[in-house]
Amino acid sequence: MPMAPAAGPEPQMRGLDSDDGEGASTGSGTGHGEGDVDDPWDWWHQLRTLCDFHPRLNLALEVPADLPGEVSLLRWLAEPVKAFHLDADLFMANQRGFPVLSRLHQGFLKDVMVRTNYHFLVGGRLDARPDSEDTMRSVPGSLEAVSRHAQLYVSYLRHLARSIPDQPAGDALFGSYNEFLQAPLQPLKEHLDSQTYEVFENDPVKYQLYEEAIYQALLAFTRYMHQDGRRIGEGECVCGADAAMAAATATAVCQSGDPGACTCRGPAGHPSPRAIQYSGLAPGRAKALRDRVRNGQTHTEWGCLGEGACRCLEDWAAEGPEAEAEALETGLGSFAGGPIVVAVVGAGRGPLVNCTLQAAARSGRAVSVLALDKNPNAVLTLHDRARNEWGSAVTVFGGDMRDWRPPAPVDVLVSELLGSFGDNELSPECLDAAQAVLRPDGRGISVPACYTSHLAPVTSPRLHEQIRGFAAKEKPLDPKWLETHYVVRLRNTMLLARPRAVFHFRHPSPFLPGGHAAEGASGGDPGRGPGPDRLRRLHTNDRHTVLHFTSTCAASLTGFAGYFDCTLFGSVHMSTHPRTHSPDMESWFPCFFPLRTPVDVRPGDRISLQVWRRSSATAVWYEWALLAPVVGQIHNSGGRSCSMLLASS
Ligand SMILES: C[S@@+](CC[C@H](N)C(=O)[O-])C[C@H]1O[C@@H](n2cnc3c(N)ncnc32)[C@H](O)[C@@H]1O
Repeated sequence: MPMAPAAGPEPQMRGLDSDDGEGASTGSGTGHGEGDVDDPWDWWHQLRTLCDFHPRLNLALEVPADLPGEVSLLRWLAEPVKAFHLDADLFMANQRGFPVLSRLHQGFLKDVMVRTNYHFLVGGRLDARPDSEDTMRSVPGSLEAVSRHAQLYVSYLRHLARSIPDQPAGDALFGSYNEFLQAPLQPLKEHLDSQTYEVFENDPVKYQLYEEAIYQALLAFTRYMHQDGRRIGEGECVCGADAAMAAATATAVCQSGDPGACTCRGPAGHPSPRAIQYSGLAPGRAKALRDRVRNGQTHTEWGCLGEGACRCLEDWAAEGPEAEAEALETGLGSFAGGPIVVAVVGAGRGPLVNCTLQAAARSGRAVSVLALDKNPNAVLTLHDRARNEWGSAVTVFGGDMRDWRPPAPVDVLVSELLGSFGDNELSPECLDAAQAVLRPDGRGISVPACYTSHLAPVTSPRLHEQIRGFAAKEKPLDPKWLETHYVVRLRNTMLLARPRAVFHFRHPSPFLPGGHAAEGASGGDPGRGPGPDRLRRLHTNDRHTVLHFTSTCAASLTGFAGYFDCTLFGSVHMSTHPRTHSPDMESWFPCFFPLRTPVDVRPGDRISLQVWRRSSATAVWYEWALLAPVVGQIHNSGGRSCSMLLASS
């Protein structure tokens, strides 16, 4: 099959960046309209539609002298292409008489070679090139001569493949998963095996992002406490005085330079060395500051150290010299008030516990880590690591986070329960229940803080054929496979429009115990806003929305690709969305929501999709239905084909 008309227009591509929102106009004629068979893709599309998308109908594409543009290429690569055919006429002879391709064709072939394992066929008059030293030794036109010439083309194509720069690590490791449909994990319903945890742990990017987010959360938590004028941890000075804040954060500088004229609240004077020990500074810094104070300095570049400004001093004095000695020895370790309590829920084999300990070391904050998982095998590993690696900073628990009662209120709740579509591993349901362990004053933090799913219309007849193959294995044909969502590494699937946001979730939920609004409501004052029961009723994780897209080209719409982006905490984002994808992160492949029947779309066509997230007492599921360009049936109605179970094994 030729890839492009002999001389014809490239299929029109409205850029994915252009405004493809509501009110977009319908596309102009491009030579790819109904019944127009100038474009070889249209011939092919008609043929395979007549053959009812038969799985044994595959393509060999002829590489033209005038190469197709990007749209044509992407659209072809989404088709079941098995081979590329190169005519000998495309080759030129180099100075030594060997056949070589133009730079443009070299680039084109390299581009397709990295995508998947295609066959390359060379045909035509192989011995028409000027003879090289090698081929001159055989009789022109003989079988031997043709075979020697053919060898030169093969060698050249091999050389081209070898000259491709090293593939990104992800492609090298996961290339075999390209366009390979997998059932999404259900870590709540099933216990993950060790191999699956190992795959997670092999992607350093996710854990780097988590460590940074936990680091920011520890700093933010300390700041909240300062703002509240409360004492936290071992003597984090939370008197509210500018000076104490300046000392703790090392950001402000006392303007006065004179203790008597100090604008900080409270009388200036000599701060206690302990006040500095407990001020939230990293141990090394605290020591330097303490030494200066011992030498009688009351003002430093970190600000005024007005002793009287610090209410905590009374507590410290009450604790006596032993506590002081212990605290001085352990840095910011174990003073009354305790370290920041971080719970890692769904800890698996413990990588997020490591992230927490590293973040704590970086931030100079003392932490007590509670690590919980419901998978008994993972819990064994956690115990082993606590004994041999982490020591007393980590306490391990087995059980379901939804009914867990930790020994102390939790300040920071860390979890990674995200699926390829964000909420599809039931992170919202698990974290809503787990947030009850957060401190009751509404200051508790969740990492992740929020996440959003996204969908984009795609063409991938290959995926459609694969799914039809699953369905056809069962007699009578089982339609459930045609309305199930999958996980798949999409490399040869073409997006027909930019992804649009679908469902958003935030943690802790303001409507539930442990959330910010719940704090005010939990007092039970009927005159001051809704009580906790009403807030609970206001809360739901069911959602529905209608999304509108505008198709960028003529194609067979076969389904929708799903992504997510997530704010872990503060400025730390983690994303699989094509535009904001976290570089080199491979922990999640996209999702794919198929259409039972592919729908033809043309450039500029409106594509509208209605999507629901629904639940019962036992399960959560998605439903989806096409509303335009044609109205289609509701897929997975009532969760009949695919749902995520809420019961834990
Ligand atoms: C996607 S894995 C993440 C594991 C680990 N945190 C990591 O990043 O490698 C999710 C983990 O959460 C656990 N999990 C899921 N739902 C849970 C629940 N309701 N209670 C406790 N653990 C749960 C699973 O057993 C699994 O170990």
